[in-house]
Amino acid sequence: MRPDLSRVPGVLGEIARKRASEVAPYPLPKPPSVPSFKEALLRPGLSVIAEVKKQSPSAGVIREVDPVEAALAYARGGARAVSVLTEPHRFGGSLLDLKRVREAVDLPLLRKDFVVDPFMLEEARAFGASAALLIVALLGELTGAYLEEVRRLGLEALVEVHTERELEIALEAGAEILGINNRDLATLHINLETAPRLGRLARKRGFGGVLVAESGYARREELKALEGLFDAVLVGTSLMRSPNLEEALRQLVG
Ligand SMILES: O=C(O)c1ccccc1NCC(=O)[C@H](O)[C@H](O)COP(=O)(O)O
Repeated sequence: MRPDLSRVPGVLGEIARKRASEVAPYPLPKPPSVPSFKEALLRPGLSVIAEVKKQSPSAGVIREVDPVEAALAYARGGARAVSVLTEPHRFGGSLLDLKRVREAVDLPLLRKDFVVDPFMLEEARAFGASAALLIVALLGELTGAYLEEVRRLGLEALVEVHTERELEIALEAGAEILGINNRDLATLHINLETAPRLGRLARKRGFGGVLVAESGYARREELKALEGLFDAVLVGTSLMRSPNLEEALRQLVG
């Protein structure tokens, strides 16, 4: 059950094909009990998913940081969940980062990686994630099958879209937590109009689940503009660039 990655363009295709070449099943430890991702995002007010992001294709090296220290600062600053990048080549992440953060903070964790094989979902569960990212641009019509595997494993999924077609696929697949990425993952271009435009469309199509706006957020007024439509926002780079992660998150949330 692997998506055809041969035609996925740009940076996204390059990263995903590399990750697909590395998946190697191995015996997994028993999953820890983890807090609910969805419940955390539905708490009153706009919830922040704060991302531990050391580097990225668009920003290069962002911050040399211990993921545990970053996650603890995010927890003190009011994050409702923490996104932990586990992609090693372009983001400097690892499953060990996820495991160490799980042992340090009592918040729901999102495994942020380029899931291109069901075994990566078992890894997410075994290393302590509450949820895993499913990128519709990678999985396409397999999104529904991957969602079934997520549920079989007792995980939750953030199903990520960037276009109307991807939104249709996500809704048809039964996504309960829908992420709308302002960033085109193939070209890295960011347009902050994408999330509100597709968020309104999702609600118009009857989507009653959790809406998450992703990428490009740096100022409190940008988050205020999301209130009323979005339940949560995912922020990485602007926080990781701040001298004090806890203070930066408090200022962002207001
Ligand atoms: O961030 C990148 O450069 C990137 C490149 C290719 C694929 C994915 C990428 N980022 C993943 C994300 O969507 C962001 O890490 C996340 O939404 C946070 O965005 P930001 O606050 O802009 O760091």
